[in-house]
Amino acid sequence: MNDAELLRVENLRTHFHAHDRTVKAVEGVSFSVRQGSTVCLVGESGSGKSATAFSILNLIPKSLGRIVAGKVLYQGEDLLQIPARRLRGILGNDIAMIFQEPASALNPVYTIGNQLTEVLRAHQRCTPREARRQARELLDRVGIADAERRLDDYPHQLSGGMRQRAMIAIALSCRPKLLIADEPTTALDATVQSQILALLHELQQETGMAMLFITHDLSVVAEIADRVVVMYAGRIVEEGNVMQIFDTPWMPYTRGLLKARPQLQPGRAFPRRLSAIPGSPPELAHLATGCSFRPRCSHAVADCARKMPELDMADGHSVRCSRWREIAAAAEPEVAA
Ligand SMILES: Nc1ncnc2c1ncn2[C@@H]1O[C@H](COP(=O)(O)OP(=O)(O)OP(=O)(O)O)[C@@H](O)[C@H]1O
Repeated sequence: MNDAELLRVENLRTHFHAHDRTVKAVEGVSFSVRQGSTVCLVGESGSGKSATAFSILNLIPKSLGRIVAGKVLYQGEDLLQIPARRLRGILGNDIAMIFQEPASALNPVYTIGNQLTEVLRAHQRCTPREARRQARELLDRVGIADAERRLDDYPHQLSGGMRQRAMIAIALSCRPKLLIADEPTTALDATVQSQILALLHELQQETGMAMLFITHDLSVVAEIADRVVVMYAGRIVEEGNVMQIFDTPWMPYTRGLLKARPQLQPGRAFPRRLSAIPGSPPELAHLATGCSFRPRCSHAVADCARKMPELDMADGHSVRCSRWREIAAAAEPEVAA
């Protein structure tokens, strides 16, 4: 592993079992996250983003599915192979996760203060008084007004946006080196969403934390990403730095996602939705041979049905499309706009 690399995922494969079918939710996913950087995992619903995140943390319930192959190297240690106790230690100290729905992460029977101080005390062995002071400071930090009083509130007494902030405070209380955030702002209104993104960015600048940020919202990606990993039907179909992905996307799927993004236009009250990608993502239990995006791709030719293209790489930008060179050569300028 290279020095600045904090996490490296290698050839990860995760399958779910449902009604006698095998759903290949993650198929040969590899990428890395460097210290202090933000990697965004994007793709339509069902592309395997959450399954990738849960697999990284080795949190796929055995009753639902299995990680059938791959490595998740965190500072060189494979999280899929280490003893459960060691994994719990890393997840409690170095890696934190926040989810779309804070209700599932906050315990309804404990106050926000209890939940925060418990983590702080476990990590720092400080006095209850000192833990409460730090907890108040953290709530302040995540923009919860009247933090002293809010410490004694139960999760149900907070608004959705405040619960999300409280969950972020709890996740950050152990000063993680890596934060895995799965659609953490999707359920929030646009103002709260941008406040939370700004807050995460600020904290990242302060602490040098890296982020793996899962979202289907490309405007969020444009705001925060250093690198972007695009998933389709369980596989990475394009990966590059944020400029490569937004300015010169090679994969027709990525180009489709960018074109479908609602964009604000000067003088228009409502964003204009340019064009949706036709069709819908494939059934992962019944994938045909060849490129999975082929049935929805306007560039597809007969050869695309023959076999799944490999990831092809140039200048740190990779793409899974056998026609990418022709497509890039004939690039439509409006995609970059
Ligand atoms: N417990 C499960 N049993 C069977 N299939 C599952 C299970 N969990 C996820 N899947 C399937 O795995 C695939 C990937 O799901 P995943 O939740 O990772 O997608 P996603 O990209 O995170 O989507 P979203 O943006 O909607 O969260 C989907 O086809 C989904 O139906």
